[in-house]
Amino acid sequence: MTDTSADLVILGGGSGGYACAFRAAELGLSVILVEKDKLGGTCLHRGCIPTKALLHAAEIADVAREGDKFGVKSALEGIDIAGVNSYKDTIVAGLYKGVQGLFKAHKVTVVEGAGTVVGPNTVEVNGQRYTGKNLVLATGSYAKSLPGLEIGGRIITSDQALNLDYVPEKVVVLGGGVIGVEFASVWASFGAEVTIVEALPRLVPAEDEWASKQLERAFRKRGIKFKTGVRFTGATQTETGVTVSVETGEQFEADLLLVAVGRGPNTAGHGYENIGLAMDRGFVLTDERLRTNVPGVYAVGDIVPGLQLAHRGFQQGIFVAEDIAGRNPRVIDEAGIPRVTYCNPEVASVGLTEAAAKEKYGSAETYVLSLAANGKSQILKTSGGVKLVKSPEGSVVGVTLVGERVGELIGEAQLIYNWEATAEDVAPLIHAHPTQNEALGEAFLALAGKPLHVHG
Ligand SMILES: Cc1cc2nc3c(=O)[nH]c(=O)nc-3n(C[C@H](O)[C@H](O)[C@H](O)COP(=O)(O)OP(=O)(O)OC[C@H]3O[C@@H](n4cnc5c(N)ncnc54)[C@H](O)[C@@H]3O)c2cc1C
Ligand SMILES: NC(=O)c1ccc[n+]([C@@H]2O[C@H](COP(=O)([O-])OP(=O)(O)OC[C@H]3O[C@@H](n4cnc5c(N)ncnc54)[C@H](O)[C@@H]3O)[C@@H](O)[C@H]2O)c1
Repeated sequence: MTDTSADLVILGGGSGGYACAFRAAELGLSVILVEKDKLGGTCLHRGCIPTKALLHAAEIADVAREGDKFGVKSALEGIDIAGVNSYKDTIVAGLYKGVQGLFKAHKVTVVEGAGTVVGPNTVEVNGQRYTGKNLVLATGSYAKSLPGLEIGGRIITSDQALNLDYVPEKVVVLGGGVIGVEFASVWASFGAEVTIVEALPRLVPAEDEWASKQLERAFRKRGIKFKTGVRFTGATQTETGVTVSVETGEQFEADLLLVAVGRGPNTAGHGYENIGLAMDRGFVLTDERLRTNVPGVYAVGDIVPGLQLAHRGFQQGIFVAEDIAGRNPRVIDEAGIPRVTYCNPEVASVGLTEAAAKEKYGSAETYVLSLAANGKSQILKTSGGVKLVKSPEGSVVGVTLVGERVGELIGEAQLIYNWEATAEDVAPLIHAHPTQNEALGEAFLALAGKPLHVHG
């Protein structure tokens, strides 16, 4: 017999919901979690994990194709898409098993089905009511489209793009944000002709302008086309293709149109209105402690305005569990959440962009170190760099990296930002040679006035 009351009832078993469930259970609280689909949510089944598996397969394709850059005779014979999908699906299946095991290990009661909020602390699933001393809303997000642009056939979102059983020859990607550039990168590596259409003046427009320039240069070299500062006006599809029109009058023919224009909060139809929850354009409004306007009701993850990232959801879930358990956790600094775009080359950042720092502090000092000064990056034949942003008070308030594999370097940058370190704090700390990580160390040496492998 399933329990029908608990300390916490959580609606949604994605990154935010399950992290909250596990931490609450660790703190001795009883938890009921309601999930209508698969535990693990978007990130595990339709997001982070499958896309990164595709990106890794894409990297292998590039390595095979470019062996002679390193004196190795190799050639890319082709992409076995069934093999790629099977590799990706095996990774997802393994992690899914792991997550299910963690639910059991934490003794979280899982209720399968779509939940509806019917009272401030009550969720109904298949006619059964579940009551919590606290309710945590974690229903995630969905891929948005544009008015008049219907998803179906050759017009797809990331949900369908992850499970294609062929490599398209020509693709138009609508939206040069994170999803857009990641899929553009995969398809280009797999041999497709890719054109990105982005309404704002640059690719990855949420990043520092310097990073956009670096990425655009690298994409140009890779033959990935892009039109920035251009609005989409329409798409028509036939049996054999799709024609995409933009406001300049230009038209693009393709096999597929990937719509990657952002993700909307999945908050409609779950009874949120039944409890008078304060919302804005579908997002659930919370205070900095993730409390909604309804006492005892919290929200975490993509339904809360701000970054839509799995690790933000994890930390918000942990935060709420600790808050409910009376642990008084420290409020999360949204700018301190690292952001990584895993295209080739990668873009990784934490803290403020130069523009945001100037807006916040009136002025900001910056330093850019090119990866041309970094031995390991030369060995890998990758270009890019490290950009540091320093506040007038002296602490480093922003770090942005561009280059192959730099996503793995953001961990150190994240500590530097969140511990409010100065360049002088970091400069004496030793970075192993030759690593790409050393580029970060050398950028800090230079910012502290002691440049090593840089001219001038
Ligand atoms: C293609 C793609 C790639 C991504 N890559 C990355 C990445 O590399 N790194 C990163 O940090 N983030 C990435 N993200 C974002 C990341 O997936 C999300 O930020 C994260 O999944 C949000 O977690 P969440 O718990 O808020 O929601 P979700 O993971 O969406 O979970 C919500 C859950 O709630 C369930 N649910 C909804 N309504 C109900 C209901 N009424 N009753 C019961 N259950 C319900 C859903 O079935 C779902 O399982 C990516 C997203 C996409 C789409
Ligand atoms: N590596 C990661 O961490 C990762 C990977 C994938 C997705 N995600 C998350 O998923 C969310 C959704 O990703 P996304 O790429 O769909 O959203 P996004 O907000 O990153 O990018 C959407 C882009 O579409 C553009 N756009 C909007 N309307 C347009 C129009 N009419 N014509 C042309 N361009 C238009 C926007 O200017 C923007 O650059 C992101 O917030 C991201 O955090 C994260």
